[in-house]
Amino acid sequence: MDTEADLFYRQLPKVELHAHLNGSVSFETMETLMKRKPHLNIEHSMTAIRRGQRRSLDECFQVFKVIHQLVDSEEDILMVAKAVIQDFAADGVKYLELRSTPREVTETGLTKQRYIETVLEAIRQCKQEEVDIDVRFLVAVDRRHGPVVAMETVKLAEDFLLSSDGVVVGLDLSGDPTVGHGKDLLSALENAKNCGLKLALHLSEVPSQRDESELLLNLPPDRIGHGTFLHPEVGGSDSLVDKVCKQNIPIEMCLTSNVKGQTVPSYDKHHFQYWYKRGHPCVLCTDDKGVFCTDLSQEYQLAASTFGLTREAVWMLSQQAIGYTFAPEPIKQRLEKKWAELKQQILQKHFGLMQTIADIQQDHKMRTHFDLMQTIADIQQLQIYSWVTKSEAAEPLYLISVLMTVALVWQPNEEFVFSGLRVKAPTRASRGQSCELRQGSTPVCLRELPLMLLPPSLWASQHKRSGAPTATHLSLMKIVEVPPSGPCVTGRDVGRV
Ligand SMILES: CC(C)=CCNc1ncnc2c1ncn2[C@@H]1O[C@H](COP(=O)(O)O)[C@@H](O)[C@H]1O
Repeated sequence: MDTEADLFYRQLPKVELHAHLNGSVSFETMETLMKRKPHLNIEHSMTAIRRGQRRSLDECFQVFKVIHQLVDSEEDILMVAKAVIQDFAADGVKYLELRSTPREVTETGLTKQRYIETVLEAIRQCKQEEVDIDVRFLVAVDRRHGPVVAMETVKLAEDFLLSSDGVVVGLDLSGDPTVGHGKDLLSALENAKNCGLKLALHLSEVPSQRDESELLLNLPPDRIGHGTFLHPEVGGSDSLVDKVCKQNIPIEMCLTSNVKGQTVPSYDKHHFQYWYKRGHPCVLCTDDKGVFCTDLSQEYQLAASTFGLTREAVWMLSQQAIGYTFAPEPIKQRLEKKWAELKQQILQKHFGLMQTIADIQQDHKMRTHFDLMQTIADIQQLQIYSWVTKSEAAEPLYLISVLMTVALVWQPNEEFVFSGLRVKAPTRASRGQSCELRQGSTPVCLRELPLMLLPPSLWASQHKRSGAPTATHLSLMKIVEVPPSGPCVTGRDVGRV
């Protein structure tokens, strides 16, 4: 069963900017392809790297060769592209930049031109069928195929940039990073840039690419794929980091892909941490969701749990990605609007949780309290702070109930940090019992606390008082210190002092 967290990450509107078409094919679509071509004797273990499994980079690239055998005609490409777009939409992705390497297959009559046209047809059909997602396309250059093919691919991409009504927006450089050198592809990439194609380049995916990255960063690219080995501690250099920072180039981060492909030893060692902490533009992506058995919701959830991101921070992360898309300005504005609308809805849904506060009091599992605290703390931290500082702007709606939840969990008199507020627990607090919580000088009982969930207007009528609850009511849980800079965001938001 889905947990509340699963639901939140799925509902979170997301932007996917690094997804290779043939790496993104789901288990179900793969099944259909395998049935279509039983003579190939391809099994799922050959097309996907399951949970807990790791492969070498070379083994990962072998997987694509297998998938390419299954997807080798216009019919396959149409089916696969449509299914991939629908999968992303079902996962809450509202804007997708799909990338793929045009291929020709003599046996099926597939040409590179038709390859791209077919992907564009899939995008068109999804739009016509009102799939709730905006899809753009990046034409991919496979570095293994060398400079001549790269130049031809750029030409093709340029033609589609002009004729696809804004769907083709850029060029991707990908393929086995241990093969070839970027200097041989520089002219093709320069041509692409000059004709208005945006550049999303796989850069420093392996340690041996330092010189190549130095060179390609001079273009400069509009986004970086992976950038795993840019930092000097892992074989990159200060100069690389400086260039990326000075030019503020967003980095596409693919956690599961990097861990399963063993370029990063574990999730907690992922370079996302370094760049994110620096405040550098980062966007979470799936890379090859089919091959690595993941989806974008899972990647956000993983990043949040590994690096202690609050829900508010997660929201910001997904929203900021809008700015890193290659979409024209009006589309970006439309997406911003969508995010603003959905934020309202999703917040309300989470606030709705608090209406069941009585149920929570019945619940004996401490875990529930923690989950609830996390949810509320993430969403409400700004409001909590502004209430404490008596700002008119925020509704005090949930603070007391949150604190009550804390009261149920913490020991009497214990001090803890809650959303950056140093708080002292009440002398005695236990489920459903009258306790020594005080509202001003009047003792209150926990059962009364849900009343304080009310917005100021109702509070006034219920309590026959005017105005919103003030800081006095916080004496329920003594606030020892409010940081002047606002709530600090710590790992899980709630921690012991
Ligand atoms: C192997 C591994 C850890 C993969 C993750 N990192 C990647 N690095 C470079 N190129 C990639 C990666 N994943 C997919 N690709 C490229 O995308 C292709 C598959 O998608 P498509 O056929 O272009 O639609 C692969 O053949 C490869 O050229």
